[in-house]
Amino acid sequence: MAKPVIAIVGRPNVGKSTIFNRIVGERVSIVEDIAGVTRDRIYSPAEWLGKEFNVIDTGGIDIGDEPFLEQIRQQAEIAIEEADVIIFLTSAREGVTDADENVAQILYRSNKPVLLAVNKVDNPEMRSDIFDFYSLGLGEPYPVSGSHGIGLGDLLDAAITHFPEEGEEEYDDSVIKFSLIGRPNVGKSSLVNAILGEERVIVSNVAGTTRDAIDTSFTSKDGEEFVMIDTAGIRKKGKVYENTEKYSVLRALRAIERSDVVLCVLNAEEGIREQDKKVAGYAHEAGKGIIILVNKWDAIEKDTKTMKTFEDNIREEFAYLSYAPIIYVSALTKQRLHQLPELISRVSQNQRLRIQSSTLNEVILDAVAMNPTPTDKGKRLKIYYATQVATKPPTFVVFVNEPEMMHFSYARYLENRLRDTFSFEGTPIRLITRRRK
Ligand SMILES: Nc1nc2c(ncn2[C@@H]2O[C@H](COP(=O)(O)OP(=O)(O)OP(=O)(O)O)[C@@H](O)[C@H]2O)c(=O)[nH]1
Ligand SMILES: Nc1nc2c(ncn2[C@@H]2O[C@H](COP(=O)(O)OP(=O)(O)OP(=O)(O)O)[C@@H](O)[C@H]2O)c(=O)[nH]1
Repeated sequence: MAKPVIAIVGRPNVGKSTIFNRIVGERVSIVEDIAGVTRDRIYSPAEWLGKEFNVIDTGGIDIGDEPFLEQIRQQAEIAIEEADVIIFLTSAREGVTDADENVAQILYRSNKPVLLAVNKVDNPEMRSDIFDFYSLGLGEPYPVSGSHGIGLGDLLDAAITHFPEEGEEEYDDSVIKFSLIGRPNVGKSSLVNAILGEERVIVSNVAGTTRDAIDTSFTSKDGEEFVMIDTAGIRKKGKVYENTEKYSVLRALRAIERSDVVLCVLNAEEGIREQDKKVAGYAHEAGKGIIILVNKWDAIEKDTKTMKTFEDNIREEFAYLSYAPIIYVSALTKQRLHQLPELISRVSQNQRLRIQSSTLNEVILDAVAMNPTPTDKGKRLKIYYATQVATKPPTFVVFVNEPEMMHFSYARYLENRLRDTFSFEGTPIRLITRRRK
């Protein structure tokens, strides 16, 4: 099941990003920083009362040079299209404005649940200011204060009651779901067609999914079942905002969410850009299998060092993706495309790998014997036991005496030892350090 989505809409300056940050909380990790994901956050995972969801700050989606009202209108439409629940944010400081009424009109016509929130209610005396907002015709207003973190609990309590029922999984777990992600013009559509053509596959159905995505199911020559997750923007053209960069990133993030394996497509003719790193960083964070595709390999001049130079550059730019295989392909000449289904399948298997505790602990014991754990003030980090707690991605809990002593570099060393021993090619793995009770 794709996670439910909450979108925040509202005119500029009502406090959308402040509320967004409050809802998301400080879940900033080192990796997010490396990937530049934090730098402009419009989309982030979040959690309330054990329910996981994603939040979109539509205010962060740059619509371009459209007039002010047109921008808000398009942002509201994106919210309607993308979200399961919409938080319509207004501000008690300014009261009900014409722009608010405009947004209300658009939301009113959608059949998505809308929660009307009035921000900047910083103290109890201001609570009476919210009554004017009943006039927007969207029911009871929720008073909140982004700056003070007030009222968000009630708002989120209400929001999660509107999440869709958890239904059946969209696809059987044995089916490998993947998507192609990349900037405009890297050749995604050409690759999609070439892959389907190359495999002489049967496009068996166009699955109607929760949010009108169009996925393609096919069976490879080896008899393996795949679903190519729609990266809208490929097929769903027409909307004005469709071409804005941030919206295309948003759609990419949504496709990543639903995929087991993400093919990050680069263009051999161009360098690596910030957007590539952001999207790949998100896939890494989300624990997805990752393969880097360098497309248009036919179009560049090559000598014996070209591939090595590309690889070095990619390894440097995507330092945190050292586990991701790189494949040099051409949608035009179909070079190496026949290798893709098997590679995707292998990465997907690795992402689902389960290691027996006994084997795991032998490897860790060996690793510690070869390179002793760090010490601090005469005390040594002791590793008692490790166990795998999840797959997709493989996640391990390591029980120790002092979790703070598990330095990044030592965790990285253990990860590398696990990678040397087991086949985790293409999948992130997670090590969680816990104090043994
Ligand atoms: N008094 C008060 N000010 C707030 C509150 N929440 C946000 N603000 C202020 O309102 C201003 C706008 O906040 P943002 O979160 O940037 O608003 P936004 O809606 O994301 O604005 P755009 O990015 O222009 O769409 C900032 O100066 C915030 O400090 C609040 O609860 N109380
Ligand atoms: N030489 C060469 N050209 C390619 C290759 N793959 C795609 N192209 C060309 O690159 C251009 C963009 O290809 P598309 O498949 O439309 O790219 P896209 O990533 O789907 O682009 P958007 O739909 O804008 O996101 C087209 O002119 C293609 O013919 C390739 O492997 N080699």
